[in-house]
Amino acid sequence: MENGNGEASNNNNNARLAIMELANMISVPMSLNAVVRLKVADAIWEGGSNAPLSPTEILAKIRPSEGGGGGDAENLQRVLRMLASYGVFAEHIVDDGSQRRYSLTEVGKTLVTDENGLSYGSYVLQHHQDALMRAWTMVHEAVNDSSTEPFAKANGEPAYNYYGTKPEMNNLMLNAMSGVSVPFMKAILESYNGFQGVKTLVDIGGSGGDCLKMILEKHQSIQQGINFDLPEVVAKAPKIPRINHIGGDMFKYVPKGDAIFMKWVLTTWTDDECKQIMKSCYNALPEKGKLIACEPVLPHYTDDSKRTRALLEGDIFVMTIYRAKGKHRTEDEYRQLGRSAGFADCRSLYIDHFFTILEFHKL
Ligand SMILES: C[S@@+](CC[C@H](N)C(=O)[O-])C[C@H]1O[C@@H](n2cnc3c(N)ncnc32)[C@H](O)[C@@H]1O
Repeated sequence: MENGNGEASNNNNNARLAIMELANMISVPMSLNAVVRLKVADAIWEGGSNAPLSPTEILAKIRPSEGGGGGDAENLQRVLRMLASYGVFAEHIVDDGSQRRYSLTEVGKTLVTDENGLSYGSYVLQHHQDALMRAWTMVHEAVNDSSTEPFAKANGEPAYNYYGTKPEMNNLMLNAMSGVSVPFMKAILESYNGFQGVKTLVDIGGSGGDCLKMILEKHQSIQQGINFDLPEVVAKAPKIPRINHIGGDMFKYVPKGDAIFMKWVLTTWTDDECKQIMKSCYNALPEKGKLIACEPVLPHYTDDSKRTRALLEGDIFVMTIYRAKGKHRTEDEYRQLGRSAGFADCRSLYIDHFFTILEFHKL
């Protein structure tokens, strides 16, 4: 009996601890946002040295105009220490335990700005802008009334319209997409052979054209790339050899090509909107043409793995920001959408842990 009571009390203790962790979880993304704003990862990385630094040394690098001082080192340490427990920084306790120093883990290195000015930092910043934060207090509204997403309820219009009228948000969105998509494309282009034989490739919702540029660099046989996105987005896209940027609305028109690429687009939209987009793609493709979609695909079973959590958390982001009925879908749900748009079959490739490649074939 004593043993039984002890176990029950331990379970209860763990449950109270777990709910405290969950209730305070907002500290994690907001601290991540803080270290990106403060450019801590670049300061530690410093051209690849990644030498463990004390919070005071980090402050001296990120606030040089203060003469190597200024800022609160203790508070920076509190932020770094908490993020070290989430694997963003490695903590080194030195000088007989009296000093803490921090270097970057593999996760932390994703925040380092590369030679093209890209990192995952822009994605972190993009997600925590004021307009998005206003929507996060209204997640329950997506349950009460799913006809309008929390973002539109909080800000008066849908997210893409809102970004379109605010150049800073539009630019940050472009950078955020590049920062996430370039490393993904590098990884998949090493092994994915689905672009072979394609002459004209269209990228729907292609943002600044980074994905298409990388595909065309790898596959010189592709004669022409068409980067299709909203007019205000392609207006900011750089000139890229063999690529035409076309501004438009995919709900009204989709350019023709012998293959269509579409990454991280369907997820944002409702089932009916996805059917409409996929049907337009089907009509824009020739016989034997294919739609190559890269989307986060949910596993059937729920578990506490990093992959499942990243996908389920992204699902709530879509529900809150883009469409209350936009969603991360299972492979089966994508197959059904493809069938309803006329595609004969769907091949799935799990090369990346976050994005799955879904090839929809036209007979
Ligand atoms: C999540 S982003 C993905 C960008 C890019 N494919 C990538 O993976 O890096 C979705 C893209 O869809 C574009 N988009 C949204 N609504 C659109 C529309 N009605 N017509 C064309 N593009 C649209 C956005 O501007 C944005 O670039």
